[in-house]
Amino acid sequence: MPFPHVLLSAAVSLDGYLDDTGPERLLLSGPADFDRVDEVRASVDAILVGAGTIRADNPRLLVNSAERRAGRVAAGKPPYPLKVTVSGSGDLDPAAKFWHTGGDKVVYTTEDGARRLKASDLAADVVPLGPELDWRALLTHLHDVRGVRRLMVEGGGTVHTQLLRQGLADELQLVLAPLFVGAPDAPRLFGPGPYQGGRLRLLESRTIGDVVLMRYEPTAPGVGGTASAADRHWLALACELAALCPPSRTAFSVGAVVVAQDGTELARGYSREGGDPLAHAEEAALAKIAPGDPRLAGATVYSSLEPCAQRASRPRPCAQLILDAGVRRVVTAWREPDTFVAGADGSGVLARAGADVVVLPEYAAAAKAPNEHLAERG
Ligand SMILES: NC(=O)C1=CN([C@@H]2O[C@H](COP(=O)(O)OP(=O)(O)OC[C@H]3O[C@@H](n4cnc5c(N)ncnc54)[C@H](OP(=O)(O)O)[C@@H]3O)[C@@H](O)[C@H]2O)C=CC1
Ligand SMILES: Nc1c(N[C@@H]2O[C@H](COP(=O)(O)O)[C@@H](O)[C@H]2O)[nH]c(=O)[nH]c1=O
Repeated sequence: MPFPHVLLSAAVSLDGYLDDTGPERLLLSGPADFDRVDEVRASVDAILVGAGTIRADNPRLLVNSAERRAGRVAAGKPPYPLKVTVSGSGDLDPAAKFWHTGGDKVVYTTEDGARRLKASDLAADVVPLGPELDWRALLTHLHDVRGVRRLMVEGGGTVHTQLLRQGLADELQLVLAPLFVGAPDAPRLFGPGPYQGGRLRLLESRTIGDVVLMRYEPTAPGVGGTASAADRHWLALACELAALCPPSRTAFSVGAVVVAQDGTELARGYSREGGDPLAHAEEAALAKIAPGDPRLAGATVYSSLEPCAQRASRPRPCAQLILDAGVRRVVTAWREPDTFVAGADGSGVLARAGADVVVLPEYAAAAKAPNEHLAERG
């Protein structure tokens, strides 16, 4: 069930506000940063804002540069990205600029909201998602029905907070503007409540006029059988690690990463690491963590190939090493083919012991790539 790449975009004051309490939209970005925002808009398939932002800002959400629109058309895309909003109430003004400018429009709403919107004659596709608005259903619909691969979310705080907390944000592009708002009732970017425990990864920081852009990637694994955006990033890293393996004609090339619940990387490894011709990726990674480390119980093991279920050359297969380490969550890209062991079922070994196993087949091609030379074996 792939989702679009979800990019959260926002500008905040030094005291963490998205806006002031006045009737006009507060300009936190400067001209150069608004031009960067325009560039990001031109690069995406869809832009989403919450109904609160439509009511407060009356935005148009266009690609303003004619050259960028021409570039989109030359690439076979519509000149403007799809415009998306979410509303539970269905209380949306049909005269708002959102509906009368730019690309196609779609509103995701609840069954109650849809009843209200049907009567209001909006120039938009209205998609009810059930009694409540479910963000995973929304992202699946955008991906599968609307063909959206990159989604830019331009706020407001209510929307950003949910996407971040639910592990659905691939990236946060945050601009810090050198001014204070100082009004306790002004909207904040992220509201109070639970967030991932550890640190996000800083991907980039850049000065743009008098503001600073920071790009972050959330790092926290998903929970149980539900995948987070960070799960996909960690699994992509495991697939990259597989490319470091010394080549072999008699064993798979596999990469593995062990990540604590708060998003801290505990260890990584790859097959035959350190010159041991028999070493498996999960084994190499787990060997770097002190046995009994309390973080293992909440950790996730990412492995490009599912952990092995039986081994001739070692007393315990990797599925058992993972269980013995206390880990109860595994994310993998590729179920083991019968190349070396017929009917290996490491996922089954893990699941029968109560572990959650998440398979993300969209990474199977990356996991298989360093193993192409083994394909003719079966
Ligand atoms: N500085 C910046 O970069 C930006 C600043 N802003 C500022 O943010 C403020 C608006 O933020 P905010 O008030 O948080 O509004 P949002 O834009 O986040 O919209 C919130 C609304 O979206 C709908 N919604 C969101 N989640 C759900 C859900 N799970 N189920 C059903 N409906 C949902 C609801 O609409 P409904 O009420 O219809 O049910 C809700 O009231 C404005 O002041 C704006 O200027 C906005 C964007 C960027
Ligand atoms: N104020 C503010 C932002 N606000 C965002 O820009 C939207 C309006 O865009 P437009 O329709 O092009 O005028 C608005 O609804 C909100 O999503 N964005 C930023 O990068 N920096 C800023 O300082």
